[in-house]
Parts: sequence; structure tokens; C-alpha cells
Amino acid sequence: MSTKNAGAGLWSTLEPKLSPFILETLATMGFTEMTPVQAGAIPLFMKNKDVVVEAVTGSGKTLAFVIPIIEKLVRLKKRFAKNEIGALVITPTRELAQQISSVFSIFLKDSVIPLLKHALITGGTSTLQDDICYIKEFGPDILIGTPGRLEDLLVGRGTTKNYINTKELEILVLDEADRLFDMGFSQSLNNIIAHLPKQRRTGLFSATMTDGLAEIVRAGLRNPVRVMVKVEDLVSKDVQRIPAT
Ligand SMILES: Nc1ncnc2c1ncn2[C@@H]1O[C@H](COP(=O)(O)OP(=O)(O)OP(=O)(O)O)[C@@H](O)[C@H]1O
Repeated sequence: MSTKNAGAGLWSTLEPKLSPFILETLATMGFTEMTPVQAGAIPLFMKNKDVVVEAVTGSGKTLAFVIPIIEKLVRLKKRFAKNEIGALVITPTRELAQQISSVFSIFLKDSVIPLLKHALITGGTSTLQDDICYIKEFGPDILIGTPGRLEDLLVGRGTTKNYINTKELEILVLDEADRLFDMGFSQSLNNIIAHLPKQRRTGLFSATMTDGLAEIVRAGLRNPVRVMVKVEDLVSKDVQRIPAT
């Protein structure tokens, strides 16, 4: 997508206000205005609501959760221990995880916020032991990854013990949740979610809502607000917000 779907307001109009370094990064990216999904979801997330966001591919969902995650963790001004994380993004494929990680990199690249580090965790390209060694050394605060390897690290499976401590986790994002479900990851998701602290914010982002997802929403989100951006809204710039009960 390009700016054709933006036009839902200037970033500077958001309440609560975004940090100057976020606004500067958006300006260097050439993104002057928000897309409808960003204008709908970011303020809710920032005001401590759980959100269910139903929006088509290319509507700008990634920034709708990357920005609130960074803002919330920056505001916390907390130092997480090397094996602790503050935010977790779960997505169905390595490619999507890689894309999301590269968006975090754009915002976290400089030493503006030396407290925040992110890491990409997907099976297939490294062993579990490699990931553990990396995390021990690097100490990421935000993990982006696919369900299987994340389950190994966060919950532990079979004889494997969990390595990551999630007791300080603030934010969980399930991205492309319909595909997570379709690809058979619901058991892993349930295992991960059951392991996370209840005092957290959760965002579920999906192109479609299905019965299976409604079950995850019931089990994993608290009084969520639903943000729906339909294809025509990308033209009309309207966004519907309704309680997701
Ligand atoms: N506010 C904005 N202004 C202009 N372009 C934007 C804006 N937000 C995102 N984009 C661009 O739009 C494209 C689609 O964004 P993004 O990948 O977040 O959409 P998505 O809804 O997550 O899509 P997908 O479902 O394919 O992951 C990206 O190239 C992104 O850089």
C-alpha cells in the first residue's frame, strides 16, 4: 500500500500524543497521515483497551500495533531482565515475522531509546539452543515470532524447559489471527496465552473474524473494542468502533 489509503488524520492529532522520536521516524518514512486502521486502533491501545482489529491486507495494520507497543514500553521506563520480555507479537509465517521485525528496526535503530530491543524468533533458521544463547546475550524486550518456537521458549514443550520469563509482559499481539488459526496453531496459541499474565493488553489483528477466533477473543481478551475497516472504508476513511462482545 502507499499513501493512497492514508488520509485518516495527521499523526500529531492522536491523543495521547506520540513521542517526538516516533513522529520524526514517521516523517522520515514519508507517512504524513494515518490510515483508518491506525487512527482507529492506536488511541484505543494507548488508552489501555484490548482491541480486535478486522482489516484487509495492506490497510497498515503493522504500524497500528508497532507504534503502541513502542510507546507503552518507552513510557514504562522499565529495564527488563535479559530473560524477561515486555511485548510479544505472534504471527503465522517467518516472512511476516521478518517484515514486522524490520518495521520495529526502523523505529528502534538509533540510540534514541537504548532501553528497548527487539528480536525475531522463528523456527527453521536457528536451533532452540541458538535462540536461547542469543536471548541470554542480547536480552530483547520485544519478541516477534511464529507460534511453535515461541511456545518452546515461553512455555517449554516435552522435555524442554521454558527459558523466557513472561511475568512482566505488558502487551500481546496476535497478527493475522485468522491465518494463525487456519494453519493449525490454535493449540500453541492457547498454551502461550494461558502462560501469560492476565494483567496485560492484547490486540488481535485479522482480515476476517471466524468462530474459532471468537473463541480466542473470549479466552484471551478483556472487554475488547472492535475496530472494523472494510474495503470501502479505505476510500471513505470511516472506521467503525464497537464493543467486541
Ligand atoms: N500511514 C501510512 N501512510 C502511508 N503508507 C503506509 C502507512 N502505514 C503503512 N503504510 C504502508 O502500507 C503498506 C501496508 O502496510 P502493512 O504491511 O502494515 O499492512 P497490513 O495491513 O499489515 O498488510 P498485511 O496484511 O499484508 O501484513 C506498507 O508498505 C506500509 O509501509
